[in-house]
Amino acid sequence: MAQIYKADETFDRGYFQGASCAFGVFDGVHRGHRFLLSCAQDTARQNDGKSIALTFDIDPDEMFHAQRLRKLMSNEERLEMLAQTGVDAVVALPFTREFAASSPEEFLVRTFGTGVPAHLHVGFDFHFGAKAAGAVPELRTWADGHGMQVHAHDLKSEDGAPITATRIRLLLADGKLDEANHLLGRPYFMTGIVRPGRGEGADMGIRTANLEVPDQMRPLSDGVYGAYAHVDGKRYKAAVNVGVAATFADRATATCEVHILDFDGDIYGQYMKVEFMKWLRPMRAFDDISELIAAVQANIDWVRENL
Ligand SMILES: Cc1cc2nc3c(=O)[nH]c(=O)nc-3n(C[C@H](O)[C@H](O)[C@H](O)COP(=O)(O)O)c2cc1C
Ligand SMILES: Nc1ncnc2c1ncn2[C@@H]1O[C@H](COP(=O)(O)OP(=O)(O)OP(=O)(O)O)[C@@H](O)[C@H]1O
Repeated sequence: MAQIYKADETFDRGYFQGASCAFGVFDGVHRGHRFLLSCAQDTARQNDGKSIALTFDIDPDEMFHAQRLRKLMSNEERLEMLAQTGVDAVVALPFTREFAASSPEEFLVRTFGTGVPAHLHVGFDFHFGAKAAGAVPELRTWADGHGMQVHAHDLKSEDGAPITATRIRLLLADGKLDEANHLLGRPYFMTGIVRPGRGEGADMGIRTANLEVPDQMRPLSDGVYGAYAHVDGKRYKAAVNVGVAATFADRATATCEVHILDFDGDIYGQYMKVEFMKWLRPMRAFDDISELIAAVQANIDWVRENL
């Protein structure tokens, strides 16, 4: 795995000198992002230089659009996944209000300091600096004066439209998991620490490992899904309810309830990763608990036979 650097005041910006950088937020590290990162690797190879994923420590939308933001992954997960794409390093710029308020030129000076990359790869729609006033023309003007080559790429597309984090979030919100996974190039996942539930699952004969995933980390629509749960280094089939269980809305708090097939260990307090493979049905309120049990059992049977 590549080294991850936080570009605070102690970071030696000479590290950028002669490197090939791909610049962006990269939420989801989707196929479009991977394409851009592979372009940076290509010019790095030709140049005998380093390839760098250049990003921010947080998603800027956390600062400016926190209410409506639905992230595809946490910042730590994003940096770690970037580090596994094959680049030589990940450099995370601390994103502060003050930094965000920089003019486009100041933004570039503060980003690179004295270490100017040989190649900078961005999508053609890339914007930076205060009020997103900097775009590819401003980038080129600055680059020309500093000996940096800007590569503004057409966005990698699928079915006639660019692959973007926004598009993937909308697909997930619409329950279109297959399409979202296809654009991500991997299964969409949620992670968290397993919390005790209300115990009603055990009473019903269906135990669940519960995660309380905050709204901001839950772009996936409420519903029932076939999934894989990763616990303690092992992968298990799982039937998952996403969203607060409608039948118990007055007292439930879990937002991701995971029935792990053929498993009865105690995993409270443990880290769990849930990879979503198939949308099965909408979640709904049941008047009769035996109907709820039958519906959940049918979902479990489907997972057992089809995943
Ligand atoms: C595969 C699966 C599907 C579920 N579907 C629904 C549903 O449609 N409506 C609902 O209210 N709860 C649904 N649940 C949630 C259960 O009602 C919940 O797991 C149960 O209340 C146990 O909660 P506890 O773990 O907090 O005790 C589902 C759970 C699973 C595992
Ligand atoms: N499909 C794509 N193909 C190539 N480059 C892309 C693609 N999508 C984004 N990029 C570029 O990757 C970098 C990271 O982009 P960014 O994090 O804004 O991704 P995004 O998927 O477009 O997100 P959002 O939908 O939230 O705007 C930027 O330089 C951006 O222009």
